[in-house]
Amino acid sequence: MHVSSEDERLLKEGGYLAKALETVIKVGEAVKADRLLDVDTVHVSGVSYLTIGDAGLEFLRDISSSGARFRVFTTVNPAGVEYGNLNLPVNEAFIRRQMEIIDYLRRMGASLWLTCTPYEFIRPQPGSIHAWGESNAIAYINSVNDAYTEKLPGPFTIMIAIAGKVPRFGLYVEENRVPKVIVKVNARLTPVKAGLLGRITAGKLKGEVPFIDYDNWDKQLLKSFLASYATYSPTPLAVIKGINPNWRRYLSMVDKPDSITIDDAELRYEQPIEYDALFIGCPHASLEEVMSIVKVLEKHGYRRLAKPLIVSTSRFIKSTLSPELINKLKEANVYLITDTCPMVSPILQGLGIRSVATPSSKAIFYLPRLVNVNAMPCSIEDCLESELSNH
Ligand SMILES: C[C@@](O)(CCOP(=O)(O)O)CC(=O)O
Repeated sequence: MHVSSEDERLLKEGGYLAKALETVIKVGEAVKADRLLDVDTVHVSGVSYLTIGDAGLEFLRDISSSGARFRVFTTVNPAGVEYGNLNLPVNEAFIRRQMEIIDYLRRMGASLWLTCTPYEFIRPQPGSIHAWGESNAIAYINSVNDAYTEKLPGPFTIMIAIAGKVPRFGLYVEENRVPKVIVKVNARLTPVKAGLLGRITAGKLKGEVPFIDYDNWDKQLLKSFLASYATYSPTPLAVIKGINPNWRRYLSMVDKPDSITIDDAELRYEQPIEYDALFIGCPHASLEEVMSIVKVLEKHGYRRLAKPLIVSTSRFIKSTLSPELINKLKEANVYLITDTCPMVSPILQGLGIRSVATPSSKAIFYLPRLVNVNAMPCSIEDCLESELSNH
C-alpha cells in the first residue's frame, strides 16, 4: 500500500498520532487498500456502556489519557442514558460509567451529538469521504448523497478520527459501488413496508449492491428502507432510482444485471394487539416523524395513552419543540427521550416494558438481542388511532 512521505514523517515522530496512523495502515494492508484517503467527517458508534462495557470504557480512557485528539470533525452515536438526565430508571453505577465514556470522547474533541441520524444535520457532497460507524447513517449518506463511507467498527473509527485518514477499500472505490441486481418494487410503500422491503431485499441478495426501481420515495421511507437494509445486508449502499444524484451514471455502468421483483404480498404484516408500549425513533425520529404523532394526539385532545409511547430522538429535534408541547406529550404518556436509544439503554427494562410495537425493522432485529425486549411491526398512527378511539 502506498504511504505518502508526509505520513512516513508522522510515523517517525511517534506519539498517539503515529500509533493511530500505524493502525490505519495495518488495517489498510489487511483489506488490500491501495492508499489512504483524507476524511471529512467521522461518526463513532458503540458508545453505550451497555454494549461496550468496561473493556470499551478502558480503551477510551487509555486513548484519551495518552493525549490523543481528533484531527477531523467527529460526532457520536446515542449513549445508554440521556446526557445529564438522572431521572430515568437506570442505576447509578451505569450512569456514572456512561458519563465517563462521554467525557473521554469529549476530551478527544468529539461533538457530542449523541444521535444515530447525523445526516439530519450534515449534508455531505457527492464523492466526499467519510468514516462512519453507524450502519443506518452509512447507508443513508452512501445511497442518498452518494457520499463515500464503508461500514467501519466503532474502535477503528476512533483511530481514523485521530489519524484523519481511512484506507481506500470497498465502497471507497467507485467500481465497487456499481449495482449488480435490479430490484423492481411492485408495492405502495409505507414506513413499515419500507423497513420490510429492506429486510427482504437484503435476504434475496448475497451482498451485491442493488439498484432499487421504485418511484414514490419520501425522506421517511428512505430512512426506514435504508436502516433496515443496512441491518440485514453486509453492504450499506443501495443505488436508488431518482434519489442518488449519480443514479443514471451508475445505471449506465451496470453490466448484465440480474433482476428481481418484490410484490406487495411479500410486505404484508399483521397489526399487533398485545404489546406493553409503542416505540418510534430507530433511527432517531425526525421532526416530521415527531409531528406525525403529535397530529394524531392533538386530534384526540392529548388524551392519556393507556400504554406509553416511547419516542427517541436527538436533542436538536427536541429543542425545536415548545415547553408547552413537551409537557402535553408527557401528560399524554409519551416519553420523549434524547441522546440515547432503547436498543443500547436499560431504559425499557427499567420501565418494566417487555414488548413493543414499532415501525422499525432495525429495532425488531436488535431489541430482543440487545435488551431482551420483544418487538413487532406496526404503523404507529394506526396503533394510536385504534387505542385512542377505543378508550
Ligand atoms: C447497538 C449498535 O451496535 C447497533 C448496531 O449498529 P449497526 O447497525 O451495526 O451500525 C449501535 C451502537 O452500539 O452504537
